[in-house]
Amino acid sequence: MASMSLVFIGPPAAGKSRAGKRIAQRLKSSYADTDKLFSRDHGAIHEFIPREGEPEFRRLEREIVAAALRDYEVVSLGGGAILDADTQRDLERDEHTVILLVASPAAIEERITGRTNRPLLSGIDSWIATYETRKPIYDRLADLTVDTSFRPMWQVVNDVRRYLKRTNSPLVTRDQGDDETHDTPEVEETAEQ
Ligand SMILES: Nc1ncnc2c1ncn2[C@@H]1O[C@H](COP(=O)(O)OP(=O)(O)OP(=O)(O)O)[C@@H](O)[C@H]1O
Ligand SMILES: O=C(O)C1=C[C@@H](O)[C@@H](O)[C@H](O)C1
Ligand SMILES: [Mg+2]
Repeated sequence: MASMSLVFIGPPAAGKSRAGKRIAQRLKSSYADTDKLFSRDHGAIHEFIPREGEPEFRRLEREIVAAALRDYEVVSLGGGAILDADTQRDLERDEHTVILLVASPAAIEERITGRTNRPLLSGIDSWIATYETRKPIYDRLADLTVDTSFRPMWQVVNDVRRYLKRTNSPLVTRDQGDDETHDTPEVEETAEQ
């Protein structure tokens, strides 16, 4: 049972999964990606939503998010998980440190071009519209906002680690290391959604 969690929120392709996994390794913490938990339990999201509809996806996603926030120290949420009112209430609680990852449309466009596994995202125009609609919620819930546009992941990781140190987060006690200075090659994550 995690007594406090570090939670990554933000629009699609902002880097929540990559950053969350990397920081959890660094902090030697347990880690969950709610999109991955969903697809493990219910099948691929890009097949589930067209078949069952978004409301059913959101209902099941909420169950997964509630359990993940209870059970894991570092959690990357699906991009739209913050739409749920109970999840918003959970994230407002002090024991959760909420990191909002954002990126510019130009950076996102480069990341999503040629991908077909994001059911609610047909291109950069729909990404911008989705982000604009959700921005007030993302901003309200965030304790720290990090822009990941055209920045290597190691810099993003360092920004978050510095914030945890500055705020005396209990999560940081196992992180005795220096700043990261390079990225390590990693397996592409997004195809598993
Ligand atoms: N800082 C970055 N620089 C370049 N590419 C990045 C960066 N961060 C993430 N990416 C790439 O962008 C894509 C999306 O990253 P990731 O899956 O971590 O985002 P996400 O916020 O979890 O997205 P989703 O909403 O789909 O879960 C991946 O292909 C990843 O390799
Ligand atoms: O932004 C969204 O609404 C979504 C983002 C993804 O992480 C998945 O949770 C799903 O594709 C929905
Ligand atoms: Mg993700």
